Amino acid sequence: MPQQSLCLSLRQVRYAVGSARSRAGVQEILRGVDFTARRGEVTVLLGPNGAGKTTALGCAQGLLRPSQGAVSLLGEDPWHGSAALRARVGVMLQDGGLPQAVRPRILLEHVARLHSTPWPLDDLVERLDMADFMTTSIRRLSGGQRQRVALAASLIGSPEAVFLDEPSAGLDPQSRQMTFELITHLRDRGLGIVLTTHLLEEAQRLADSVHILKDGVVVRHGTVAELTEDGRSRRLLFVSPRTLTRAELDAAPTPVSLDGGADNEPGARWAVGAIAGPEDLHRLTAWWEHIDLMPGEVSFEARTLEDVFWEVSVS
Ligand SMILES: Nc1ncnc2c1ncn2[C@@H]1O[C@H](COP(=O)(O)OP(=O)(O)OP(=O)(O)O)[C@@H](O)[C@H]1O
Repeated sequence: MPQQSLCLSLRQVRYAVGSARSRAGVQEILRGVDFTARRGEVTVLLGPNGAGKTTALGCAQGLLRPSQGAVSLLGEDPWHGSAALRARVGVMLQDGGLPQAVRPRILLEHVARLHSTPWPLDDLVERLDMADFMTTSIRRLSGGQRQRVALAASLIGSPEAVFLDEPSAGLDPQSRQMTFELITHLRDRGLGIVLTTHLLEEAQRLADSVHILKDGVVVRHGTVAELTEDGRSRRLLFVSPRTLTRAELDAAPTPVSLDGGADNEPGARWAVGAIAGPEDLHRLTAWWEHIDLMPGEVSFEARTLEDVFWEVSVS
């Protein structure tokens, strides 16, 4: 991938708080984070609570100064970022960052005037279905409506890169779908989108690239396909046309159990714990031959990003 398509890179970024003289000492929150995001892609940052996501994004946006390492946002060091850089970057503030007494139309028109080529407000209002509450003060809006105002405010300046923190948190399914469509549209327009979410299904659906942060370091990264099909062992499911005896099950090369609480009866679905490679498959088919069983359906259980996330979280 050519270097110019990168819109953000963090190289071995460390961030520490506290001091050696204090009782708590120095606490390293980021311990050498490597992270990249590209234009025209959605890059998702995942991690359990306290992993360091907000801190990493603070360094990426130039709000926090790393104690070590290098950050480049649209080709500049954001800590020393120029006003021109700030105009090219959109940041979605959480609810608390919005002025409560102002009406969305006034706020968005004001922010639009600060930019040379703002996104046409009417288009944004339509895409986010905001027409009904543009003249209601922000304090009176529902959580989901405020969320959409925050998203619109991050985009009204037509940024080249945008940071979206939990963009669909608290949205109903219809508004969430609208947000998905808008993010897809932003990607098609060539924006670099960095998104944090706790909704793994959302991450799986939107992400071109995923970074999983844990204890201040990126422990996994790649596309969803790379992360979910990384050659690790997978569960295999098969349907047995007859009941299986205890002796047959004991002869299995690897533990076999009924899937999802089914009963041991003809047509039941069985799960085989871990198939790591062709040798395991070979042993399984040899067992089927040995007990004279021709299974019905045979399938691998698709691994999801959620499976990967849990593996990382408990490891
Ligand atoms: N200024 C600070 N002083 C002391 N500890 C801090 C400071 N900033 C962050 N931390 C700690 O660093 C860790 C990482 O915090 P951070 O907010 O970056 O995590 P996060 O991944 O965004 O978590 P969450 O998903 O809960 O929002 C947490 O344990 C937090 O308490």
